[in-house]
Amino acid sequence: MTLPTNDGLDAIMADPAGAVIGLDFDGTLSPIVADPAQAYVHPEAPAVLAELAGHVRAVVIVTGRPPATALALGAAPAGPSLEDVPGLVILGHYGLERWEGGRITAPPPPAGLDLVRARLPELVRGMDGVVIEDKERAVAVHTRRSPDPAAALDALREPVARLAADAGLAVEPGRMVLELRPPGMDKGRALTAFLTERGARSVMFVGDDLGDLAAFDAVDAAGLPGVRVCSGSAEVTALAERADVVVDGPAGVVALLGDLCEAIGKRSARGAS
Ligand SMILES: O=P(O)(O)OC[C@H]1O[C@H](O[C@H]2O[C@H](CO)[C@@H](O)[C@H](O)[C@H]2O)[C@H](O)[C@@H](O)[C@@H]1O
Repeated sequence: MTLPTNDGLDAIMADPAGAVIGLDFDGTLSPIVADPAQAYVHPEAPAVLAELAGHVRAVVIVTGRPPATALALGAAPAGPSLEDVPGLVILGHYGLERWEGGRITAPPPPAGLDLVRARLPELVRGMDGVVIEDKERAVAVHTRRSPDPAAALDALREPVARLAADAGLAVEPGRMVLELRPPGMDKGRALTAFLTERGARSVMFVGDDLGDLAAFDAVDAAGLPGVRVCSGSAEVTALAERADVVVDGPAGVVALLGDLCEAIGKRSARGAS
C-alpha cells in the first residue's frame, strides 16, 4: 500500500512526536463478527500499534466497549497484545471510562440502567436472534444474528428510544446495534479533551461506524493538521463520505498504519544521516 497524499498525514510524518493517533475498536481494529464476545483484534494490530507508539505522542483507542473488554479481545496467543502497546490509553464507553497503565477510572454507572435491565428483555421477547449485551455502564441490543437484522433494528428504534427517555439515557445507534448509555459524553468530546491534555500538534482518527462521526468532528474542530480515516464497509457509508482516506476494514487499517511507521522511520533515518 502506498500512503495517500494528504496534508494531515504529511504533518504527522514531518513531526510524529506531536501526533495523536486515535482509533475505534470494533470494525476498525477488530473485524465485525456475529458474536461481540468473539471480536478479537486483527492479529497484526497490537504489533503495529506498538511500533507506532514508539514514534508518536500518543496512541488512544476510543470505543463504545469497556476498556477491559477491548483489552481481553486484544490479547494475542503469540506476539504482543494491546496491553503491551507502550503508553496506550483506552477511552471506553465513549470516553466515560479510562484505562491507562493498568488502572481504570470511571464515574459510577447511571441509575437508569436498572429500568433498562428490567424492561428490555420484555421488549425483545419473541424477536429471533436479538441479543442483549450488558456492559455494566450501558446496555446494547444487537440484531445482527436475527433473520432480517435491518428490519429488526428498525422495529426496535422507537421502543428503545422511549425506554431510553424513561431511563434518562441516550440511544447510540451503530452497526446492527442500539445502545442505551449515559448522555453527556461522546467520542468527539473524549478525543478533544485528550488532544488538549497531550498538547497534540496533529491528529489522526480512524473509525468505521456512526459513533465515530463525533470524533471526525473533533478532528475538524481541533485547529490542527488532521486526517480522518474510514475503515470501510458496505454496511456504513456515512463515515466514508466524511473521510480523507478510506481503507478496506481492519486489514486496511493495519496496512495503513504499517506504511505510516515505515514512512516515519525512513524520514527519521534520512534526518539522522
Ligand atoms: O466504538 P466501537 O469500538 O466501534 O464499539 C461499538 C459497538 O461495537 C460492538 O458491536 C459491533 O461489533 C460486534 C462484533 O463485531 C458486532 O457483532 C455488532 O453487530 C457491532 O455493532 C459492541 O458489541 C458494542 O457494545 C459496541 O457499542
